[in-house]
Amino acid sequence: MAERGAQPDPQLFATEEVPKERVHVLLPMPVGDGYDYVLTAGMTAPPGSFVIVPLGPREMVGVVWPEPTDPDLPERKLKPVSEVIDAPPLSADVMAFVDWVANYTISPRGTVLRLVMRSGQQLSPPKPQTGYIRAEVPDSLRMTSAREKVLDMTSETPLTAAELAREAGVSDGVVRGLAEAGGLQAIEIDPDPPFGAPDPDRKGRALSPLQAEAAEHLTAAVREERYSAWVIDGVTGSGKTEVYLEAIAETLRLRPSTQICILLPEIALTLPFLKRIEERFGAAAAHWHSDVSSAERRRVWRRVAEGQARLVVGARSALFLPYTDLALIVVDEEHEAAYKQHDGVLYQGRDMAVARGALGNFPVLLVSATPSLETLANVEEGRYGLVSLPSRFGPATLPDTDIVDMRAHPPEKGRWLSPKVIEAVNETLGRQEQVLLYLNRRGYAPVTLCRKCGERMTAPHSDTWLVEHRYSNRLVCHHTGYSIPKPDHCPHCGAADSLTPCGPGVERIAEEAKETWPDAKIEILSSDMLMGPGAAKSLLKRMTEGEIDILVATQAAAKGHNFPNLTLVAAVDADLGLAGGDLRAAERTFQTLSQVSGRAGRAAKKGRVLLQSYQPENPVIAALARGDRDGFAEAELEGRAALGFPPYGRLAAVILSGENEQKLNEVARALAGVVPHAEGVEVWGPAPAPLYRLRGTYRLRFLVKTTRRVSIQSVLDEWLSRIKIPASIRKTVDVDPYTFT
Ligand SMILES: Nc1ncnc2c1ncn2[C@@H]1O[C@H](COP(=O)(O)OP(=O)(O)OP(=O)(O)O)[C@@H](O)[C@H]1O
Ligand SMILES: [Zn+2]
Repeated sequence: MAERGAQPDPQLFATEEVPKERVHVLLPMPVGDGYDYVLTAGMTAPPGSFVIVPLGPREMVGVVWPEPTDPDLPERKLKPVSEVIDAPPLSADVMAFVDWVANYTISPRGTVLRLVMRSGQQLSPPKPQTGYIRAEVPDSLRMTSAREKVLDMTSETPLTAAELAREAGVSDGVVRGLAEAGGLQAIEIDPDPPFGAPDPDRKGRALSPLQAEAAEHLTAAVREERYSAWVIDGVTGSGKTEVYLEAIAETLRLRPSTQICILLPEIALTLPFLKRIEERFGAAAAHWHSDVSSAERRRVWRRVAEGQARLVVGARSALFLPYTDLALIVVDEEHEAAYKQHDGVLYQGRDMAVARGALGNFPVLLVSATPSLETLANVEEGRYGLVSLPSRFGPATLPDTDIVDMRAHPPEKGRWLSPKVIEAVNETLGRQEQVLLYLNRRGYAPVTLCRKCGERMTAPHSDTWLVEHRYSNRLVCHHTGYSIPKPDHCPHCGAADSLTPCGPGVERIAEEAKETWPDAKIEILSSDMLMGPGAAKSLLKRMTEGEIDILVATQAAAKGHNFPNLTLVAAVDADLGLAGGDLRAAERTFQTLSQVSGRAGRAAKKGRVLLQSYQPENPVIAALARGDRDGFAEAELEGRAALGFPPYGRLAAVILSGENEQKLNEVARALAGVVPHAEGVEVWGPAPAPLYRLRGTYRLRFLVKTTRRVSIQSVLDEWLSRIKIPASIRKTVDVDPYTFT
């Protein structure tokens, strides 16, 4: 410090002696854990600010993270922040969430931050656009037929030159020329128009007493303004959605700044849901998932970051939007495996939603007719509250379910529908009602064999089967996406016309149905039949309006749809999901078949469900026939508890993969040599993953199981750090795995 009497120049004093403010900046990349930088004079960058910083030869956008900088680093070693971006900073909640997810999933924080930041392009200010409306046309204006066409297309909503030109079928030049001549008035268009303000006090539907009671529990939870988790457990068609719309309304009433995130497991469900939101609140919700255009995603991101968009409907990735005042999350169809992310950061959206609520201190609602066993266990242990809707709304009742014992009533040779089902379909069609034939298998046949040499068709360098699709006349691999036109000679032995489809897919069932009911209108609904959301929408509309007699469908039809005239659902192969060593096989089969069954008889007419099964005594099939969900769940939970499986234990998978099989085996053996031996920890493997060979890569798997008292993350961290894994071997850690392929 300078001595007093010397009267130093205060300016000099300030710049020379006061150390520059340091910030820790997290970067959206998988390596490193962020770096310290200094702010230059005049810069302010509170935690959460987006900044541009130098990184080696490049510049990168990162976020000022709320954590201490390293005091031992000398200032001269620190690079200055290049720029503070003019965008709202991330909230403390969002940053805490990034840290939490990274920790839980054992992912680098930078990779999780990337889920929040996306490409970062949305951070630069939008390019203003010019739109045109019709002007007071001056007398001097020279009219041409092209100009006239443009004027015909104008309205009160400004359109860009390109849009006007397209609509009028003329060149952009005509539009510009007309504008210059004074025939059009230019207006600046907001490229990211704000979302309408939702009105919670618009009248919703009148709730039944049961629904009103359920809604009251939830609105009370919302008014507490603190974390709680609730399960809305209601049979299909009970009005769970109506009930949670009330909780959303109450959240909107809390403050003008509150935001609500509603997660749906499937893109196909979002469109009808958006319509329902708009009807209820008089404003469209922001819509977020991978199929939304990049311009729209940019708009949603920015409007959410400003706190302007209050209602967001989307896929699991909507959890990572930069909310400013998130106050409620709804996870609809919470039991859906689709909430699990399968690449990059391997997170379970439902579980992360609950964590987000706890970090942000607001309620989370989990909604399902068949809650996951994890969720049921959480209710039983008092961590989640429960709201039940045990009966359907209005006159509708739950359908009767019967098993068709395929051993007693087999189909004709080369066919798949039992005479029992054919009879029921005849009756239903006779009453002018609709039928759903459910089979969760896309394509024509799941396996294609050569009759001559017995060769099973697989994708190249993979253990995956090729599935015949007649609709496109191709053989397709559903795992790798590989596809070829169906060959007319066996690629293995060269025999002509020897390739034979084995087993049924929806296309084959539709073929059988067309032969059996030649006069019926029959269509297929399966994710690969739909050319896009438009085609899906039109098919669902035709089904809703009763224009289709028999819908042959995969899981795509199982969820959320209301087909009022559908009274018969027949599962072609109810046993399908039961085989295989998957932990959740029974649970998932029960859930999907309940969901599909739930499509029958949703309006005034009584529904009926038939389950074709070769193992009617199987507990899953038997429980479905009894309509005994709770009995099933109890038995299944007991089984899981006895084995220490989730939800009563923790599970993680470690998958090693590489092209060099020998090297892979060496690494796996080395890891196996240092497995942790601690109480409450078990490690199985290495074992070949069920799909051992995929696209020329070999895959070995370890499974780690711990008790709930053990932090599985610490166990994995410690174990995996004991061996240096060479770059040629890829290591994937999946905490709470859902697929065991
Ligand atoms: N209070 C109500 N007034 C009028 N219609 C209602 C009411 N409650 C539910 N419905 C109607 O009943 C049907 C089922 O309701 P909703 O979709 O909310 O049920 P859900 O429990 O979410 O169904 P699912 O789980 O099968 O998708 C819908 O068509 C809905 O409009
Ligand atoms: Zn052959």
